[in-house]
Amino acid sequence: MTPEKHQKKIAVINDLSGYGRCSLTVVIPILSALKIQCCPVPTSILSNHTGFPTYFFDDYTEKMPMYIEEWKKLHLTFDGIYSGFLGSEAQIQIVIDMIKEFGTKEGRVIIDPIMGDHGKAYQTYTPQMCSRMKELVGYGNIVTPNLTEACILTGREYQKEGFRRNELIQMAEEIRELGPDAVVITGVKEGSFVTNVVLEADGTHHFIRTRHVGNERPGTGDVFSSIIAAYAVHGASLRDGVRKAADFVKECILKSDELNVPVENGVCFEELLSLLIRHR
Ligand SMILES: Nc1ncnc2c1ncn2[C@@H]1O[C@H](COP(=O)(O)OP(=O)(O)O)[C@@H](O)[C@H]1O
Ligand SMILES: Cc1ncc(COP(=O)(O)O)c(C=O)c1O
Repeated sequence: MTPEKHQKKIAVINDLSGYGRCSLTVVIPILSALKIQCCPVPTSILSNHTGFPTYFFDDYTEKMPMYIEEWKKLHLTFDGIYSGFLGSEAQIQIVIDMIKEFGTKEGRVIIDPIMGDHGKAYQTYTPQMCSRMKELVGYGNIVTPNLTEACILTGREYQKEGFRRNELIQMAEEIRELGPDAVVITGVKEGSFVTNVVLEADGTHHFIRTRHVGNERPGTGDVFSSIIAAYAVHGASLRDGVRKAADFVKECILKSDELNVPVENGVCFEELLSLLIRHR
């Protein structure tokens, strides 16, 4: 059989929230715009994300092994594995097992260790889950914690703006000691800027700054990490991926404010997908 002229594929382990633009409803279109086939493994199904006053939530943990088992029978292969919001310790183990089963030397593993924000772990995140997450992070090629998650992973007290740059590098290095090749600490406020602290596989570091704009909105982390995952799988440099992701999120927030999109509805990235369209 003639081999498929290779279009890239990423297996994405994340929840499906029907309303509010986050997780899979963000990841699928962004990977598609970047010419990547998105292959979702749903961790849970929600009517809408948890930032709304009410929601329906259906945990998919028990079904995930059966779902993945079929992929094994079909001998599917992926160029990347990307994990996002995980709702239980069992799901963290399922992702580790998936990486062992489907991971390859050439494939990229991107872990967004979603555990908390604004200095606090999410209520659903038990100390056991935080410690299992440290293990999962060790399987990543690239990990993208926000500042809160970087503090949890390195056992530091959270400070909104107090960390000096050398301490931020130190944090990224401590995360790298858990096993990943490269680390991006996102959402570091520096005056009127937001900085991404990038520690590359070769040990070099960069601070990629963007003007801080508008309101905090749900789903920006998913937009950001999806672009990082796509760029990594395409073989682009991490620096280019971070620059593109940071610029795109900023533009999405500006557009959402311009169109008066309610904050809980996330960012109206659909308006700007053309900025991502990748030409070969
Ligand atoms: N208000 C903002 N203005 C400009 N860029 C932003 C803003 N919010 C997020 N970003 C960009 O998106 C990235 C990811 O956002 P962040 O809030 O850290 O993600 P998470 O949702 O995982 O906490 C940031 O590092 C930054 O580059
Ligand atoms: C179930 C679920 N997944 C994903 C998200 C989005 O997370 P983030 O803002 O970190 O991208 C939310 C936000 O409320 C959520 O409730």
